[in-house]
Amino acid sequence: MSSHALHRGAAAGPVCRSARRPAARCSVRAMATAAPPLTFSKYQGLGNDFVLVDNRHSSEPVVTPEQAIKICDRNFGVGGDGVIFALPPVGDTDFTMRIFNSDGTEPEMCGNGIRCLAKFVADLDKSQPRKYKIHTLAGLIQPELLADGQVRVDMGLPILEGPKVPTTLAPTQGTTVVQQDLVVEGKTYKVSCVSMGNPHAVIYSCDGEAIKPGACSPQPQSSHQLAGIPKPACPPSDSNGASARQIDGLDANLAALGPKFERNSVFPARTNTEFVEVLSPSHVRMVVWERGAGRTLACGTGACALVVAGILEGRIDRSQPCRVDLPGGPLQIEWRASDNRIFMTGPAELVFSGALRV
Ligand SMILES: N[C@@H](CCC[C@H](N)C(=O)O)C(=O)O
Repeated sequence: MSSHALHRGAAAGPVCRSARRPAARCSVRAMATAAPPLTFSKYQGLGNDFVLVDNRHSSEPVVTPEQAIKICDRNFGVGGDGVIFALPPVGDTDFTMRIFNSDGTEPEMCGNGIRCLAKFVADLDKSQPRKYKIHTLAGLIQPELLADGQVRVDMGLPILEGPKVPTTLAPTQGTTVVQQDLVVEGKTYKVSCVSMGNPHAVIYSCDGEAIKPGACSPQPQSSHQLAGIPKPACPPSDSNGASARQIDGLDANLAALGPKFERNSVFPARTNTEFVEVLSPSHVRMVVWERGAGRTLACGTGACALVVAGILEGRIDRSQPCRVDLPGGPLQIEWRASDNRIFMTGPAELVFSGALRV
């Protein structure tokens, strides 16, 4: 599906920017000198949605962090979890990826985003399924477009040394933080810390109980607590559009709990946080609170991090790929024993294309 529209309103800003003169009364000459509209395409990977910009003509993003915040606004803008740029290559790569979160901050990497970016560039260049070398702030990442439409990504190596994640939590396995206690709101969470270029805090248990969802129910959420996460009313209200695709009750209360982890002082660069339930040694499900984006329907780097953490915690079997069910759908993750590289396979789809004034 593809449409072309000129978006107006707060995200785009009025065509005439004079504060004294409303856009409707701008002169024709003023409108004629306005910057040309920015063309974009919106893609989504399991409901983690991004505004993609072809920025290959310039090494600096054509959109500022402040503009990205407006573009990502779901009411006044295009709507998205971030704005992603395809920039000129660095070294022996095909191109560079940069991304601004919906709060305007710049993360090092985005797993769902890089699948979307590979599809975006392939669509722009009308190229056949192929493998790309993409330079990111997290190093070289290599997505490959598969014949079935899925994208398989060589995500590189996880970073396990606590200070490099970064976290100030004390290591428990060599230099790695695995199942370390962290008290949040009076509950003790067992936290494992993994970086996929960006930081992740992975939680499989709280107060001695495995993270487990209750069935989504129309009851008020106050009477029911499982592993520290209250059961939701059904559907829970949420400002990020995630309510329709929630997994049972795992993501209830996420909007209150997530920021307590994201901005906890033990994570000096803030953190993404994944709450995970083990269904079998090769099948888990999760909900995520993302740094800089809040509750999202999927997090590719998070899915990789939680599989690494699950293996380190002895919960996931490393000898086979693991299915990770995210609120937006499943990803397949493999942490290859032969060379420690992580591979992520999942979808990426065009939603629509458009143009806006920034
Ligand atoms: N949704 C992404 C992660 C995006 C970056 C994250 N919010 C951060 O700040 O680290 C993914 O799919 O990995």
